[in-house]
Amino acid sequence: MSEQIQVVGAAILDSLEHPARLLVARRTAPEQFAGLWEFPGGKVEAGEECEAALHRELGEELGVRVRLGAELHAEAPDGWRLNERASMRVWPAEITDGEPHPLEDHDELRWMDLADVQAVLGLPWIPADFPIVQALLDSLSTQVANARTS
Ligand SMILES: Nc1nc2c([nH]c(=O)n2[C@H]2C[C@H](O)[C@@H](COP(=O)(O)OP(=O)(O)OP(=O)(O)O)O2)c(=O)[nH]1
Repeated sequence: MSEQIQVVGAAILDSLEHPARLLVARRTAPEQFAGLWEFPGGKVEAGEECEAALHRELGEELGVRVRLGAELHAEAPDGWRLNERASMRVWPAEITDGEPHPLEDHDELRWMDLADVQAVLGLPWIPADFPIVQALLDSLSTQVANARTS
Protein backbone atom coordinates (compact mmCIF):
# COMPACT_ATOMS: atom_id res chain seq x y z
CA MET A 1 0.00 0.00 0.00
CA SER A 2 1.37 3.44 -0.85
CA GLU A 3 1.87 5.91 1.96
CA GLN A 4 -0.69 8.59 2.66
CA ILE A 5 0.34 12.15 1.86
CA GLN A 6 -0.24 14.69 4.62
CA VAL A 7 -1.08 18.17 3.35
CA VAL A 8 -1.48 21.24 5.57
CA GLY A 9 -3.35 24.41 4.68
CA ALA A 10 -3.94 27.82 6.23
CA ALA A 11 -7.20 29.74 6.36
CA ILE A 12 -5.50 33.12 6.64
CA LEU A 13 -7.81 35.62 8.30
CA ASP A 14 -7.37 39.36 8.73
CA SER A 15 -7.85 38.74 12.46
CA LEU A 16 -8.15 35.50 14.42
CA GLU A 17 -10.26 37.17 17.10
CA HIS A 18 -12.46 39.34 14.82
CA PRO A 19 -12.34 37.69 11.38
CA ALA A 20 -13.90 39.63 8.51
CA ARG A 21 -11.77 38.54 5.54
CA LEU A 22 -10.12 35.35 4.25
CA LEU A 23 -7.03 35.26 2.03
CA VAL A 24 -7.40 32.83 -0.85
CA ALA A 25 -4.80 31.83 -3.44
CA ARG A 26 -5.09 30.79 -7.08
CA ARG A 27 -2.87 27.90 -8.16
CA THR A 28 -0.75 27.87 -11.28
CA ALA A 29 0.06 24.13 -11.40
CA PRO A 30 -0.38 21.25 -11.98
CA GLU A 31 -2.65 21.57 -14.99
CA GLN A 32 -5.64 19.96 -13.26
CA PHE A 33 -5.56 22.61 -10.49
CA ALA A 34 -4.30 25.65 -12.44
CA GLY A 35 -6.75 28.53 -12.09
CA LEU A 36 -8.45 26.99 -9.05
CA TRP A 37 -8.46 28.58 -5.59
CA GLU A 38 -7.10 26.95 -2.48
CA PHE A 39 -5.79 27.37 1.04
CA PRO A 40 -2.08 28.23 0.88
CA GLY A 41 0.02 25.36 2.20
CA GLY A 42 1.50 22.14 0.93
CA LYS A 43 2.87 18.73 1.74
CA VAL A 44 4.45 17.88 5.06
CA GLU A 45 8.00 16.61 4.59
CA ALA A 46 9.39 13.47 6.20
CA GLY A 47 10.15 14.05 9.88
CA GLU A 48 8.44 17.43 9.91
CA GLU A 49 5.64 18.48 12.29
CA CYS A 50 2.46 19.66 10.57
CA GLU A 51 2.51 23.13 12.10
CA ALA A 52 6.18 23.56 11.20
CA ALA A 53 5.41 22.52 7.63
CA LEU A 54 2.64 25.10 7.43
CA HIS A 55 4.91 27.89 8.68
CA ARG A 56 7.55 26.81 6.15
CA GLU A 57 5.07 26.69 3.25
CA LEU A 58 3.59 30.10 4.06
CA GLY A 59 7.07 31.61 4.18
CA GLU A 60 8.01 30.07 0.84
CA GLU A 61 4.72 30.67 -0.98
CA LEU A 62 3.59 34.03 0.40
CA GLY A 63 6.60 35.48 2.24
CA VAL A 64 4.73 35.86 5.53
CA ARG A 65 4.96 34.69 9.12
CA VAL A 66 1.76 33.80 10.89
CA ARG A 67 0.20 32.98 14.22
CA LEU A 68 -1.96 29.84 14.07
CA GLY A 69 -5.34 29.53 15.74
CA ALA A 70 -7.03 26.30 16.82
CA GLU A 71 -7.17 23.69 14.06
CA LEU A 72 -10.38 23.54 12.06
CA HIS A 73 -12.20 20.45 13.29
CA ALA A 74 -12.18 17.58 10.78
CA GLU A 75 -13.60 14.08 10.94
CA ALA A 76 -10.22 12.35 10.97
CA PRO A 77 -6.94 13.09 12.75
CA ASP A 78 -5.22 13.55 9.40
CA GLY A 79 -7.88 16.06 8.40
CA TRP A 80 -9.99 16.41 5.30
CA ARG A 81 -9.77 13.77 2.61
CA LEU A 82 -8.53 15.34 -0.67
CA ASN A 83 -8.26 12.15 -2.73
CA GLU A 84 -7.31 8.46 -2.28
CA ARG A 85 -3.78 9.39 -1.34
CA ALA A 86 -3.90 12.71 0.50
CA SER A 87 -5.60 14.44 3.43
CA MET A 88 -5.30 18.02 4.60
CA ARG A 89 -5.32 19.53 8.08
CA VAL A 90 -6.34 23.21 8.15
CA TRP A 91 -5.49 25.93 10.66
CA PRO A 92 -6.90 29.44 10.85
CA ALA A 93 -3.99 31.87 10.83
CA GLU A 94 -3.24 35.57 11.15
CA ILE A 95 -0.28 37.30 9.52
CA THR A 96 2.20 38.64 12.07
CA ASP A 97 5.00 39.65 9.73
CA GLY A 98 5.21 40.52 6.03
CA GLU A 99 2.88 41.39 3.17
CA PRO A 100 1.53 38.36 1.30
CA HIS A 101 2.70 38.02 -2.30
CA PRO A 102 2.20 35.12 -4.74
CA LEU A 103 5.89 34.14 -4.70
CA GLU A 104 5.47 30.46 -5.63
CA ASP A 105 2.69 28.20 -6.93
CA HIS A 106 0.08 31.01 -7.19
CA ASP A 107 -0.65 33.82 -9.64
CA GLU A 108 -3.19 35.70 -7.56
CA LEU A 109 -4.10 36.28 -3.93
CA ARG A 110 -7.44 37.72 -2.93
CA TRP A 111 -8.97 38.88 0.36
CA MET A 112 -12.59 37.70 0.44
CA ASP A 113 -15.30 39.21 2.63
CA LEU A 114 -16.39 36.35 4.91
CA ALA A 115 -19.88 37.82 5.24
CA ASP A 116 -20.38 37.36 1.50
CA VAL A 117 -20.79 33.61 1.71
CA GLN A 118 -22.00 33.31 -1.87
CA ALA A 119 -18.89 35.04 -3.19
CA VAL A 120 -16.60 32.83 -1.13
CA LEU A 121 -18.34 29.60 -2.13
CA GLY A 122 -18.75 30.89 -5.69
CA LEU A 123 -15.00 30.86 -6.32
CA PRO A 124 -13.74 27.97 -8.41
CA TRP A 125 -12.04 26.16 -5.51
CA ILE A 126 -10.21 22.86 -5.91
CA PRO A 127 -13.29 20.59 -5.71
CA ALA A 128 -12.10 18.75 -2.58
CA ASP A 129 -11.94 22.09 -0.75
CA PHE A 130 -15.67 22.93 -0.85
CA PRO A 131 -16.61 20.99 2.32
CA ILE A 132 -13.62 22.54 4.08
CA VAL A 133 -14.62 26.05 3.03
CA GLN A 134 -18.18 25.36 4.20
CA ALA A 135 -16.95 24.06 7.56
CA LEU A 136 -14.70 27.09 7.94
CA LEU A 137 -17.57 29.49 7.20
CA ASP A 138 -19.78 27.61 9.67
CA SER A 139 -17.11 27.70 12.36
CA LEU A 140 -16.56 31.44 11.89
CA SER A 141 -20.14 32.57 11.37
CA THR A 142 -20.75 33.83 14.91
CA GLN A 143 -17.43 35.66 15.02
CA VAL A 144 -18.01 37.21 11.58
CA ALA A 145 -21.46 38.43 12.61
CA ASN A 146 -20.00 39.91 15.81
CA ALA A 147 -17.13 41.56 13.94
CA ARG A 148 -19.67 43.36 11.74
CA THR A 149 -21.73 44.71 14.58
CA SER A 150 -18.90 45.74 16.91
N1 LIG B 1 -1.98 23.62 -0.56
C1 LIG B 1 -3.15 23.05 -0.85
N2 LIG B 1 -3.20 21.86 -1.52
C2 LIG B 1 -4.42 21.36 -1.77
C3 LIG B 1 -5.62 22.01 -1.39
N3 LIG B 1 -6.68 21.26 -1.80
C4 LIG B 1 -6.18 20.17 -2.42
O1 LIG B 1 -6.81 19.25 -2.94
N4 LIG B 1 -4.79 20.24 -2.41
C5 LIG B 1 -3.93 19.24 -3.00
C6 LIG B 1 -3.18 19.74 -4.22
C7 LIG B 1 -1.94 18.92 -4.19
O2 LIG B 1 -2.22 17.65 -4.79
C8 LIG B 1 -1.68 18.72 -2.71
C9 LIG B 1 -0.76 19.74 -2.13
O3 LIG B 1 0.40 19.76 -2.84
P1 LIG B 1 1.26 21.07 -3.11
O4 LIG B 1 1.68 21.00 -4.53
O5 LIG B 1 0.55 22.31 -2.65
O6 LIG B 1 2.46 20.76 -2.14
P2 LIG B 1 3.92 21.37 -2.09
O7 LIG B 1 3.82 22.88 -2.07
O8 LIG B 1 4.58 20.71 -0.94
O9 LIG B 1 4.52 21.01 -3.51
P3 LIG B 1 5.51 19.91 -4.08
O10 LIG B 1 6.62 19.76 -3.11
O11 LIG B 1 4.72 18.66 -4.30
O12 LIG B 1 5.92 20.53 -5.39
O13 LIG B 1 -2.94 18.84 -2.07
C10 LIG B 1 -5.55 23.25 -0.70
O14 LIG B 1 -6.55 23.89 -0.34
N5 LIG B 1 -4.29 23.74 -0.46
